Amino acid sequence: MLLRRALNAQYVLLPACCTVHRLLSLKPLILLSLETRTERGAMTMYSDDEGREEYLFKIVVIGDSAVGKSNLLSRYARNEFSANSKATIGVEFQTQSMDIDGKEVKAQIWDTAGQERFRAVTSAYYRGAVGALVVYDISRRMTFESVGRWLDELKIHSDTTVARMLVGNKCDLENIRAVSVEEGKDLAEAQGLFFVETSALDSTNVRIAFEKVILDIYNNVSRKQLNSDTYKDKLTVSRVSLVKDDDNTDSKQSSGFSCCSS
Ligand SMILES: Nc1nc2c(ncn2[C@@H]2O[C@H](COP(=O)(O)OP(=O)(O)OP(=O)(O)O)[C@@H](O)[C@H]2O)c(=O)[nH]1
Repeated sequence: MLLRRALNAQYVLLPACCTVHRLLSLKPLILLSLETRTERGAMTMYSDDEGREEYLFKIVVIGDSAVGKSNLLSRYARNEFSANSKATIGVEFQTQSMDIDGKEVKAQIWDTAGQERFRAVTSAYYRGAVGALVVYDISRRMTFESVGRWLDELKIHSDTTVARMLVGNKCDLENIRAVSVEEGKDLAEAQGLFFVETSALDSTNVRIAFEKVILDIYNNVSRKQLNSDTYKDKLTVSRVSLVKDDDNTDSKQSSGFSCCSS
């Protein structure tokens, strides 16, 4: 219950370097007292009042500035999109719940600034993460070329078992596409990532992008539990279907690849 209460607690941190004027023109920042909470919170299994198993997974969203990280999260968590969203400063997070195998799975999804100068402490952002969405903008090649750097940073600050999804966002901008679907797929395959193209603007594949990662983490945890004596008799893992977007569902999703265009 302590953990549940902690989840709802959010704290504000304003980087000392920012002037009031600058702050007024930027996205509101929510930073949490992450230290102990996320270290213990990520991939934690606990029981609710009825003894039902629950899980908490920390997932981070990374990528260059303005690729659409904040809008992907707001589309997934609140079905909201902002055409004029400002650069993030610091960190914000949302918690989303899913029911898998009758268990409550909570994903605490963290979004930080793509711009180095607006980011909070990098190691704290990654600490305890068990999943990551690495986002680029399909209409800006430079953001695709930065993916390697983001993957390196992820590698330095987190466990190698982190579930990773490469996300080519803004696939509604087909007319100014600068990165092909094939290039996205190839990079994902080479790096052992899932891949999906999304549009936070029109909702294409947004739900799939987050829930594929959540499901992968859950399946990994379940496998570990099945292999341990403690859980051998307790857990029966059945196949779980991804919750599909209302429209724009792509049949290729089962392979881990899902794109706006073929
Ligand atoms: N056309 C289109 N525009 C998008 C999409 N997603 C985000 N945008 C726009 O891209 C701009 C940047 O979006 P953000 O969500 O703020 O990007 P971010 O990656 O969080 O940026 P930082 O906070 O600077 O790291 C905004 O003007 C959004 O409206 C999308 O899927 N399609």
